[in-house]
Amino acid sequence: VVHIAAVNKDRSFDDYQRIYNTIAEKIREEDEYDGYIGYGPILVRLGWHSSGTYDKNDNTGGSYGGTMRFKLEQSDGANNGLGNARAFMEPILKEFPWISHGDLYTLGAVCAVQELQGPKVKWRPGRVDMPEDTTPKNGRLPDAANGADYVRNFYARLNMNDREAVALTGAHCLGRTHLKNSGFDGPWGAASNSFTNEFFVNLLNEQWKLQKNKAGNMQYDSPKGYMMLETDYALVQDPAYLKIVKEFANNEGAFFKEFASCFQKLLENGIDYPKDAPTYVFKTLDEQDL
Ligand code: HEM
Ligand SMILES: CCN(CC)c1nc(N)c2ccccc2n1
Repeated sequence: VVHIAAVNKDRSFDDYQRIYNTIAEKIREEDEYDGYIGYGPILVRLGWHSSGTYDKNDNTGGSYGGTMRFKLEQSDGANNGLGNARAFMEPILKEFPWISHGDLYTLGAVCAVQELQGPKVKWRPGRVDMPEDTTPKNGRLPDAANGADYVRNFYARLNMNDREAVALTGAHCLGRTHLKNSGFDGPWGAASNSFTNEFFVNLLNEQWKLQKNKAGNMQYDSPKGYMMLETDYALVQDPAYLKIVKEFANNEGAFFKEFASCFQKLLENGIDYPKDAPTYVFKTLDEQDL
């Protein structure tokens, strides 16, 4: 499968910055969502799950075709709860009908990372909505009840190495798990709507106890009410991963630099960009004094 980015000559940086600002202002306005966590984290998850179906072996899946708009992909249990993020995006699609779903969902994820004080993430337009029959089969997204070998193997399918795998999982500094969505619970209390290296600091500094949660699933819990999925905790069980966790826990800048590059790579997996395709770095609302 080959997906060539279709550069829309009628649209400029300003058009996409306008969409960015609309999303960012809506995140700021609708701050009560999910116990005042807000929409940022779930918008990051929408962009990630739109891209996480990619398979480097045949170049199928990924964000290009916007197949997350179809109920087949939405019915994958791993996507439970993302209807809230898609509903958030509906009015944006109405106001800007010229943008593809793949471009919008990935732009929303970049907007959320940046507005939650994360690193600047480069973004390129050109994804084209594809027909329903191009939707990848369910089952390509990861399952949390696994260890380090599974994690390494999963990320390899997305063409991500150990450093990229650890950095990407660092997005679990945002938001929380919801029993009704995934059967995992927590964390509690922690304000999880700013993008930091806290996930790595917690992994190293908290005491973790593996236990069955009230849905009967295994997760690691800490006395302070933090939690880790088994695939999160795998990052301190595996010596190669642990070395990177320590680096990122002690150097937030190194984490930000790696996250910025591999998140862009994740969102662009499977797409060939012509050399004249533009690359955008959006301004935050703060930088525009908005
Ligand atoms: C082995 C890989 C991964 C597994 C097994 C995994 C699993 C999960 C699970 C079970 C949840 C809870 C969903 C819910 O109950 O609402 C979750 C939430 C989340 N994940 Fe991951 N994840 C993985 C990698 C990633 C990556 C690569 C990113 C982004 C770069 C990411 C971003 C998020 C965010 C932001 C949330 C919070 C969403 C919210 O608060 O609604 N995850 N993840
Ligand atoms: C770093 C602790 N937090 C957020 C305060 C956290 N920890 C996690 N382990 C986590 C796992 C999946 C989704 C969100 C998550 N959030």
